[in-house]
Amino acid sequence: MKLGFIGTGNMAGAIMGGVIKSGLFKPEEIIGADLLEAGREKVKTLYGIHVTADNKEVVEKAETIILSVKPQFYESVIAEIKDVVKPEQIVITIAPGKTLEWLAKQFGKDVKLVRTMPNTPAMVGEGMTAACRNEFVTDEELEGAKKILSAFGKVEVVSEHLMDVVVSVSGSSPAYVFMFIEAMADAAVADGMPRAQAYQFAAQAVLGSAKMVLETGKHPGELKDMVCSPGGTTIEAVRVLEEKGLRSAVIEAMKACTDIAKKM
Ligand SMILES: NC(=O)C1=CN([C@@H]2O[C@H](COP(=O)(O)OP(=O)(O)OC[C@H]3O[C@@H](n4cnc5c(N)ncnc54)[C@H](O)[C@@H]3O)[C@@H](O)[C@H]2O)C=CC1
Ligand SMILES: O=C(O)[C@@H]1CCC=N1
Repeated sequence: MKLGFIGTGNMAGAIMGGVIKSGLFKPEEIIGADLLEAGREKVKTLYGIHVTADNKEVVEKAETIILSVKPQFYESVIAEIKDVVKPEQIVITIAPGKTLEWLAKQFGKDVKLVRTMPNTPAMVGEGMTAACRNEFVTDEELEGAKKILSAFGKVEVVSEHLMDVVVSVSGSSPAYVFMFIEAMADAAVADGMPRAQAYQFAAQAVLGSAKMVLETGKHPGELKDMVCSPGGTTIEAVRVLEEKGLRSAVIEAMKACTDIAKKM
């Protein structure tokens, strides 16, 4: 087995979907363990991977392991697997707040650790993942881990102190973007557009706007100004968004998100 998951929930499913769709791994090269039968059956049906109820079996069989349980279960899962983790294996973590130092302490031995923060757009190959490593991971091994992570989107190696910021700016931010799309669609429905069509229009506008930021290199403010005709419709919407505190709401929400990640 090339890749193993402990925990086969939302984020693991998104990564499985991404690596299989990209062709990096075949379903039969992936194994996943989950406490719940429903969780195992879901990924088996959706992605055709091997599943097991035994976390240790994943460690015994897979080259690279992704710890994809909630942060509060990291301690017990690591206690369960630490004795079977081999020195040459790479353990990828995806939990907020779990530092390389904390992780190393839980394992209590020399383990190759790559700490990452992915996001669910991995499912459609548009993930954004940050990664950092501990001292046992060689440059070549880091490249190997990056190859896996880039199979489902972009990956950047960052200094570990930025990992909490990454949680709010890309790990959690898809949720805020979905809320924004949902709100825009609600407004369009209120003005008479059928709901399914409203989601299409709102989501495509967000996709196109994100692409403009990434591909033109222009400042987002300049791109916003290009939409605002003097005395026109857009500047009226911008005026109301400023009055209602859109920017401040986003900044305060993200500060709360980063702060909670630090405490995890
Ligand atoms: N959902 C997201 O957008 C993102 C999640 N993450 C991180 O990914 C990790 C997983 O999150 P989600 O997939 O959202 O959670 P989830 O709740 O969807 O999946 C976790 C899975 O782990 C299983 N599980 C719990 N205890 C277990 C154990 N002892 N042994 C084996 N399986 C066990 C659960 O049954 C569940 O299926 C978390 O650490 C989270 O912070 C990171 C980035 C984005
Ligand atoms: O909500 C959470 O805690 C996880 C981490 C980033 C996205 N979801």
